[in-house]
Amino acid sequence: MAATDKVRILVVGDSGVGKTSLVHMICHNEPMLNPSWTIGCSVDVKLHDYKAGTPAEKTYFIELWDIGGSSSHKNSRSIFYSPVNGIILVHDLSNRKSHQNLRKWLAEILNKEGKGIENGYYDDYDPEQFAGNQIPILVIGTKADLAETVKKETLLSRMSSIAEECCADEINLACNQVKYLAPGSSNAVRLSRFFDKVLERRYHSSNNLQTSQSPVVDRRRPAMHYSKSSHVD
Ligand SMILES: Nc1nc2c(ncn2[C@@H]2O[C@H](COP(=O)(O)OP(=O)(O)OP(=O)(O)O)[C@@H](O)[C@H]2O)c(=O)[nH]1
Repeated sequence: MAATDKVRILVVGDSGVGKTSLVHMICHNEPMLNPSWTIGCSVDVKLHDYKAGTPAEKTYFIELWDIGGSSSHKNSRSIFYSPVNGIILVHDLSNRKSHQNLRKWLAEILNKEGKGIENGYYDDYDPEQFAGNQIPILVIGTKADLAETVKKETLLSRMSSIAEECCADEINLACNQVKYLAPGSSNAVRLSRFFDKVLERRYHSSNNLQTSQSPVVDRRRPAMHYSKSSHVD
């Protein structure tokens, strides 16, 4: 069997927002019962059919790089940021601060050279950076089950800002309920469309170079869990 092409998508956001739970649900189509804190980075893989149901259909590996959100690892996590083909920004719908911090996470990835780090984040956030950014981005709000108690207006006023700034699509879900990513649902379609966009840019457009050509220097050797699931959302 020929080697399957792959892309790397970074999954970032504050500690405890549900990144590990989210990645598990995407890759294994089931909730994760007891996620442990991610130290460094953990990688899980999903098989995705690009442009499913069309003559252009092709299967790829989607690598989801779940970056531990703890500020104690702030100085070393940039080693996971290159190359990057797509970014999933994760926030907790019941925690406003986690949404505000997404700008800092994005700035940290885009500023991976290491300038301006303060308080655990890169603070030289520049909105212009997002406008020129070519990396596909998806914003995912977790814990929708808990957020139901949050005032609807509060939720709406917080939504969309960063997604609009970087022309990203948005999904809200609960990682403990698979119905939020049920096949055919609007969330599943958006997620699949995002994966297609990442693959399109990496393998099917004239601008198909890696975002960074520098080799991945990964001294921590994150565990690779290759899911054989060919479930297509
Ligand atoms: N109620 C509810 N709990 C969730 C949801 N997603 C995650 N959790 C819980 O939130 C806690 C943290 O989840 P993790 O997936 O470990 O969070 P993380 O972002 O990977 O955290 P770090 O590894 O510290 O970066 C766990 O107890 C999860 O079970 C959700 O959608 N709803």
